[in-house]
Amino acid sequence: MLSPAELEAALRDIGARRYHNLHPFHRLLHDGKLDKDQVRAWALNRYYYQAMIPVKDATLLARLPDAALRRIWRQRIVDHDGDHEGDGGIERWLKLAEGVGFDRDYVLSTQGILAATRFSVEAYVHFVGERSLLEAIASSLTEMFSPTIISERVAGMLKNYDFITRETLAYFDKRLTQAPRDADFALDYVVRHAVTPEQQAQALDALRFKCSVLWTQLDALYAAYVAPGMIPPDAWRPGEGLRAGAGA
Ligand SMILES: O=C(O)c1cc(C(=O)O)c2c(n1)C(=O)C(=O)c1cc(C(=O)O)[nH]c1-2
Repeated sequence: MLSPAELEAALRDIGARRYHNLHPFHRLLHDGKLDKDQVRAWALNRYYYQAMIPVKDATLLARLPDAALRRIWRQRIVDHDGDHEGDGGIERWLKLAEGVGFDRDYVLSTQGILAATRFSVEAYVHFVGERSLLEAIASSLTEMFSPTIISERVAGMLKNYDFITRETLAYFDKRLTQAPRDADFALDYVVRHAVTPEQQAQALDALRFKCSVLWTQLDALYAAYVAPGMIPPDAWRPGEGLRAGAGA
């Protein structure tokens, strides 16, 4: 049985070893080593993660037994869906995808995403619906580590790519306050509810699982668009789905 401080340290240790900031694809992305089409592939695939996060959170919300918890969790859905058309995180991600040249309807269709992206994201939604509430909430704890990667990503991409503007990356501005707020709540919940060795092991495993959800998406991007460059049949190919005049 771990003390609350030990449990938190064990969770942070998982992030230190398995969070997707360590993935070679992110290293290339942040260091300016990708070409424009490789950045486009990332933006297109990541859209699916963004679009499904509120589905995941609605799945979780439906399982919360009391109003106080639901009131807190529902904010996540509002953050992504917005309060009205043209607002919210999904819309800001669409702006990012448009900023790198995509046609909005092509992105919305998700037809060009990698099957592995779809499988990873769906695995996350299923996990949250099927596992215990503790595991479902613990699986969101990767957000403890996201402010660091976001700061690094925004600085790196602005510095290294002439086709990236601050406006294109506006999605990340709000995440810098939203993610710590969400992660603080989830961490507090997990530490207070993981009160047996089994529950603590489940919480740690849920975070490992979620790190894999993020990692496998980048594995797939790397294999398709970096090396060996095996783009699966019907997945997005450079030149497809772009706005007229978006250019190479
Ligand atoms: O940019 C990133 O690297 C990153 C990572 C994560 C994460 O760690 O799961 C999220 C986000 N961004 C994000 O924007 C976001 O809305 C989000 C929601 C969640 C979640 O599990 O509920 N993770 C993340």
